[in-house]
Amino acid sequence: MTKRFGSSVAVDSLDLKIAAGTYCCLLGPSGCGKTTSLRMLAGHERQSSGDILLDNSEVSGLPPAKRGTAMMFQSYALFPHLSCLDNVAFSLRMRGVGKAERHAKAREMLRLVELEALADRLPAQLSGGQQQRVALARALVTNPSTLLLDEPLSALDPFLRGRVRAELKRFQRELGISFVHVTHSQDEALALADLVVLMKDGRIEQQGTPFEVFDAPRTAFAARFMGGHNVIALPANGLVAVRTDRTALRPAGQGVVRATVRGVEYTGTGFAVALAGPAGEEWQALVGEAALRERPLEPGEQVGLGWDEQDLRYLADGA
Ligand SMILES: Nc1ncnc2c1ncn2[C@@H]1O[C@H](COP(=O)(O)OP(=O)(O)OP(=O)(O)O)[C@@H](O)[C@H]1O
Repeated sequence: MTKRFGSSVAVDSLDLKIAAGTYCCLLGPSGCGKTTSLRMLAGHERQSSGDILLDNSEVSGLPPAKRGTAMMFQSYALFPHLSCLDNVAFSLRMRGVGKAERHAKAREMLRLVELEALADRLPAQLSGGQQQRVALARALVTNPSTLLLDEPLSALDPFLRGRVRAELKRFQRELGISFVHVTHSQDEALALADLVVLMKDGRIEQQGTPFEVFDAPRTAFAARFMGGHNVIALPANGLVAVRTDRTALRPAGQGVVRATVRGVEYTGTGFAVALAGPAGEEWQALVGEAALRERPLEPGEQVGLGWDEQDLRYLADGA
């Protein structure tokens, strides 16, 4: 599908197949077209061209409520004057479902997210994580085959983000439905997704399992965006990527390229050594505690960088 706004192309011939029951993360920098893609799946935005098939039927002509998708909105989109139960039951009420039936279904959803005991509370009487779970229950109450989530964790503090992230994954597994989750956080995508779809300028840059996309970036953009890689121009090979945990520090004059130590940071499990290449490139090497104790490094010191040949990834835009 393609989406144009006037003369600008927000989503450019996106061609993606998501198998049923997949946790898919649309990942990429601000403005790459993630939210627009999600809104087209939901039916909140009409594509300029292309087709959207859900369970093998074309849904482009259908309104959001008839697609079999549901959108999980941020917790701050809960109605403040409605109890949790009525918030969860809301979309059933809009569909004309009777009170007894919609309350029973809403209670079932609240039980799923372990909030049944708080059904009568207002959103303001809940913690941030609990509100997020109500938002999830509200989205799931219509039995969607696909749940669409737009940055669902971004409003949470780091501790809660980790907890709610684990819960999202658990719910997706238990329900067995597809989740399409928009995020700009590579950590989030790596932790959650079965299928990572990395986007750039409205197009898919790379897709695959978290391991495939992280460990074998195809382009310099993918290597830099996923992080944990040094992108290095080698005269004989063009641009290559080497993981920072596979980049070895050797004495000056040895190794494949030379670099200057800019600083050493303790990470808790080891040290991150910041390095500058000959042309000012910013590189990094992760070094274990024992190795650094054996051979301390000082800012300004010259080192060589080396790696195993098998750890080199040749980048498509580096030839
Ligand atoms: N209603 C609109 N009218 C015009 N341009 C739009 C509209 N909505 C989005 N765009 C443009 O389309 C492009 C993609 O936007 P989109 O919101 O999909 O990106 P995103 O990847 O979700 O970014 P972010 O992470 O910042 O939310 C951007 O250049 C944006 O400015």
